[in-house]
Amino acid sequence: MNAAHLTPPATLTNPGLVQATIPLASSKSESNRALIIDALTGFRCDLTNLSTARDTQTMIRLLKSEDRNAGPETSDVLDAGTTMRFLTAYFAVTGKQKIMTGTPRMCERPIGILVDALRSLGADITYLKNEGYPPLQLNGFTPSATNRLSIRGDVSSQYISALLMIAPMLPNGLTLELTGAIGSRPYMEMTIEQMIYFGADVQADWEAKTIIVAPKPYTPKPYAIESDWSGASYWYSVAALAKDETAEINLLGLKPKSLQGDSAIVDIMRSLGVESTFTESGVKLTKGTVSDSLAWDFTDCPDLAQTVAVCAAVKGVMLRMTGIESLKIKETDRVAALQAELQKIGAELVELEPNHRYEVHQLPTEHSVPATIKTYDDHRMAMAFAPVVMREEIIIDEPRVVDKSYPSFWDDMAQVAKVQFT
Ligand SMILES: O=C(O)C1=C[C@@H](OP(=O)(O)O)[C@@H](O)[C@H](O)C1
Ligand SMILES: C=C(OP(=O)(O)O)C(=O)O
Repeated sequence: MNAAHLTPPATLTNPGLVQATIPLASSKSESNRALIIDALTGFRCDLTNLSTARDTQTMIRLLKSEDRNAGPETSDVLDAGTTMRFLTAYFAVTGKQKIMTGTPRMCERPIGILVDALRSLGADITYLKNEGYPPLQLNGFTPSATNRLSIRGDVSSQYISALLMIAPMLPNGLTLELTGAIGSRPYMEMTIEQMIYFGADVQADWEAKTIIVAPKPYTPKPYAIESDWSGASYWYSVAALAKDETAEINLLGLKPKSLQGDSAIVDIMRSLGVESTFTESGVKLTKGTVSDSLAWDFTDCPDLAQTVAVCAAVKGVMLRMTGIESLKIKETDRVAALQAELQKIGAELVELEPNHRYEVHQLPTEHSVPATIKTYDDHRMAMAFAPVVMREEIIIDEPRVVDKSYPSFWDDMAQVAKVQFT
């Protein structure tokens, strides 16, 4: 993103013995929810271990600037999806006049489903360029009588999380009926768990696809954010690809019972040869047994798809993937980005059934080393390909893209390989 284009690539070489203790970034998803709920209590919660991720720092900055309200101020969320969706709902329901915008890519990521829902609840919102996409202008809020909405569950769960978090402030609460398939459900469950922790009354019936939120304000409370399981996934890949059979990586601040659906990496990586043992301080990764093939549905954990695709490709484990449709509307079209970049490390991602079933496998041909991986303004492209260094030298373009979710990623990576920015 922007400044990242000016930075030199990261060249990764010399993997050594893998004995590392990784502090990890804390979860930007949990942080951004806690920040919205805190704002709705009048900033009276004591939040600790907030993420250093740019997405969270942007949320903090934009929430702080909210009270200088002389005419529509511009809130530029950069490339942060949750920040865009959660703040749009928060500023709308609190009646703020704001222009919501972001990077050119953010202005290609759809938001119409959320805007339609907020309009039904009483928000006055206008599109400043293209219908259904940022930039938007929020012009105020007059609560409507609506307290029941139908909303698609198969585009982005962030719209639903955004609506749920503001629902306790609506005069009649809110009942959401989810239509179609439901993607990223653990992220909605995380939202609901955090809301309940802060005193909200929420009933979810996943069979009936209905979530009911009562009109009951949040109670301010202290809250400590857990480390980020999505960020942890890259260390699982390092452990899986390490040639050192005595490899041991301690990931700090993770819990076995997590609000984060990306803790599914524990089960996925068991097939790719990584054992997890929970300790007092987090989780210890050691080498285990590798399966020949792996089939996984990423509907609940789309952010793990790139990590697992690259890891399986390098290990030569045949990977069948479903549930990766939403990858096309994230920081970049992640399916296209993986297809282009996996080729460079001698593998391919093939679409077996349009927009539904995919396979990753190694190619019989040699590839040139080191490959230079393009990152497409996507932090997860950089971090998913970095563990390849455990098998061969690799160069990652625009390495500062990692700042979006895990700014200390390269410092942590320096514990297991040589990282040079030249
Ligand atoms: O709510 C959240 O914190 C997130 C939800 C997911 O998005 P979608 O619901 O759009 O899949 C995920 O990809 C994103 O990184 C974070
Ligand atoms: C998709 C992501 O984030 P967001 O949608 O919040 O930009 C991500 O972090 O992988």
